[in-house]
Amino acid sequence: RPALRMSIMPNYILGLDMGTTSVKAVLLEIKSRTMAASCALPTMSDITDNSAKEQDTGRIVDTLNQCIGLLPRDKLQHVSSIGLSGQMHGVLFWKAKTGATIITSLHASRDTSPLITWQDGRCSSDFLSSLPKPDSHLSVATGFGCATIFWYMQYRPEFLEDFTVAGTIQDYVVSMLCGLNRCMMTPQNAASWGFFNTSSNQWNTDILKGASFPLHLLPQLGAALGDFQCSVYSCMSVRTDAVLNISTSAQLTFTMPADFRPPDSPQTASSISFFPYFDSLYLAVAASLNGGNVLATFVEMLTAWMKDLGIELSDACLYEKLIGCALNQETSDLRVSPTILGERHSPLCLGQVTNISASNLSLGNVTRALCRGVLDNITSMMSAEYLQQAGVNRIVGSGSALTRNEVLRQEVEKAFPQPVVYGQNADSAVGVAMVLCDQL
Ligand SMILES: Nc1ncnc2c1ncn2[C@@H]1O[C@H](COP(=O)(O)OP(=O)(O)O)[C@@H](O)[C@H]1O
Ligand SMILES: O=C(CO)[C@@H](O)[C@H](O)[C@H](O)[C@H](O)COP(=O)(O)O
Repeated sequence: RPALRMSIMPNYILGLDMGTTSVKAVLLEIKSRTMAASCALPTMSDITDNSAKEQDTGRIVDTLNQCIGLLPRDKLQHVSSIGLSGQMHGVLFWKAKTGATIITSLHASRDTSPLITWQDGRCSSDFLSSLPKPDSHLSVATGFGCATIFWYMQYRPEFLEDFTVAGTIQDYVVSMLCGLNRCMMTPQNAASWGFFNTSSNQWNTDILKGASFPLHLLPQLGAALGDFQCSVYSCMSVRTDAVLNISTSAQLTFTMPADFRPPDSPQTASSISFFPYFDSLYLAVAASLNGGNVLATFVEMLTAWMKDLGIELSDACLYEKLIGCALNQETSDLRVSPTILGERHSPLCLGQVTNISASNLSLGNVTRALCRGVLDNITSMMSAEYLQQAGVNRIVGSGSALTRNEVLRQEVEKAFPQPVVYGQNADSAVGVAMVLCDQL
């Protein structure tokens, strides 16, 4: 009775999220819309740690393979669709294959560039202001795909000659899975590259052509979603919720009313931007470049100092100790402004530590002040009063930097007068699977 067996077999959606620090894979059971299995693995793919932020594409893809391989095989055999989301803004390049040589397995080919991530800091303010003005409400910042392509055109044109296709890392995975010889991209990711108009859903081809931009590298519109929109989808249940997601980066966001349309031109100095969501809705977002990565940098710094001192401790152990020390230090008068990557609206305003005294230098003090600094920074970009005026009456916390760090959660609860709840299993991999599930 194979047919009957098939009909009572539960079907799953495989949700995949290509994050900046880790790759996540979840199996969502369609009928109950609940998570049946999940796996997250760090990609450990960072190649450079200067202003060029690049990641090894092969390592990312290998980690994705491992992650899927750790999900239960019997359930994987009953996957009916796959949803993809991932880190936005970034870009990688590859050579299109044709006919029988199309790559259909999950292995990055040698004709693929590293991923240049959203953390890339090579486009200076002077360089960005030399670019044509986009026909979009979103301004172009360093780390945005089109800005990166312009940078290569100017400083390393020979690099681009090797490639015929470009996309985000999640678009690359879609191309591999579907054996495409072009790149398909959704408006969510296209908006994050710059030079894309979200009202007409079209690239600014005339403007880009006028600046001799390699138009053949612009993806067609289609497939993978943004991790930001998907993480919101996984945990925003009512329109009066705001979502605070802290993973490598951090975003504080809420849904704009249905009739909201973004302004015609970019508001470069504003810390709030409007990103396309679903069903023609927009999300107002304070997208901070300084989230969990600030803590990760602190851990890296301590590891390097300890190595110089002849001591070794694993990252996991360091996080545990730092969080433990800061839990015993409820407040600190040390002030840390943690904007080590600057912010898009204020790229030159880097981090600062102030009010240092002889009595506030313990690890507990510094970690507490760092966590508070992350919250102070994001609420300086979108304040609790602003949220209140927009009708927000609850904050939903998501993202693994928050889930794994009680000190950060305590600081979230202090930063907002609104009640804070935490999304269960809330992340982009779950969100993208839910988006597909709700379309069935
Ligand atoms: N052992 C740990 N304990 C607490 N927090 C951690 C630990 N390891 C990593 N983190 C935090 O999680 C962040 C990465 O979260 P993750 O969800 O993997 O990012 P992404 O979705 O961007 O790939 C790091 O920047 C760091 O702040
Ligand atoms: O910058 C924005 C939106 O402008 C971010 O919200 C967006 O999620 C980007 O993809 C991230 O910066 C990368 O996400 P993550 O890896 O930190 O989860």
